[in-house]
Amino acid sequence: MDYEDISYEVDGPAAVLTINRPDRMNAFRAKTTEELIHAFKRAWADKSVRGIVLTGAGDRAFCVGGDVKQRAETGDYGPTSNGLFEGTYLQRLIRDVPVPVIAAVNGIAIGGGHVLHVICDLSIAAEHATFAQSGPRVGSFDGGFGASYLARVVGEKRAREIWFLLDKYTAQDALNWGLVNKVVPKEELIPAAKEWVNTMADYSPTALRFLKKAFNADTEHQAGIALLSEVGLDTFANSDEAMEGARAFSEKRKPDFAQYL
Ligand SMILES: CC(C)(COP(=O)(O)OP(=O)(O)OC[C@H]1O[C@@H](n2cnc3c(N)ncnc32)[C@H](O)[C@@H]1OP(=O)(O)O)[C@@H](O)C(=O)NCCC(=O)NCCSC(=O)CCC(=O)c1ccccc1C(=O)O
Repeated sequence: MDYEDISYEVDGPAAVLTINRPDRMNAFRAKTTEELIHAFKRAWADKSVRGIVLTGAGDRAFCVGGDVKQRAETGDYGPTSNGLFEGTYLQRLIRDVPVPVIAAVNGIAIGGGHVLHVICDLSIAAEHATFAQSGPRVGSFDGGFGASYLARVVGEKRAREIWFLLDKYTAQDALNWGLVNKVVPKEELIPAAKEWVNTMADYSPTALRFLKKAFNADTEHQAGIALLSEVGLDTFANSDEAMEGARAFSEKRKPDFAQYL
């Protein structure tokens, strides 16, 4: 597969997947998720790959979630080769791929982009990175891993605060809450993530694989909730209420949700 929205490179034991849509702050459309799914499977199949680094192009954004402008224009995230938008499946795959996945958060991680880093096994952030959810502002939500797994990571009160207030948090906040593992200057981000892969490449691959599955097993019921949430979001996404959020973002105005009480 030729990639248009991402890049893929292997450097020693590390596969680096970069979301490459800087003009949209690395927002994902359906094609982006299709390419990420292909790249994660490619890294899975490559026995020389001992860890995967997920990052975004440039230093402004890691990923700003779904492409809201595309949604405002067409009501969906655009075409793919099989016709499906597989956002939930991408989350699933990040958990299933049997090597550790490290999010190298090189700028803002918001919405579905924030959820991507939350799901990764480890997160390392550049000092200027920021973190937020935004769904209720743009007519979206993630009731799956984005809610319950986030709560596992930062605790119930903090997760509810993140989703209900939609504030933006600093890399230092994220470190204090255990939302990221480490904060580094931006020029050290990718080297530091690759260094972690190099470290893990010296360890037993089977032991690491078992450990990843063991950690996942404890929260595996959340995958069922994620599928339930996906159906809910599909139903909600094209409602007037949800489209008001997407259109308001696109038109750079405050959404008017009062009419949907
Ligand atoms: C990211 C911001 C906070 C940045 O703000 P600021 O620095 O002031 O810059 P802006 O001028 O706002 O933005 C610069 C430029 O980028 C464009 N842009 C920003 N975000 C997006 C986006 N998400 N989509 C498309 N384009 C975007 C912006 O319009 C500007 O373009 P110009 O041409 O220069 O005007 C701020 O921009 C912001 O808050 N962005 C929105 C973040 C957001 O709400 N993201 C979407 C959340 S909803 C979501 O992710 C759905 C998840 C999802 O789809 C999913 C996931 C997993 C499973 C299932 C699903 C599902 O089924 O839905």
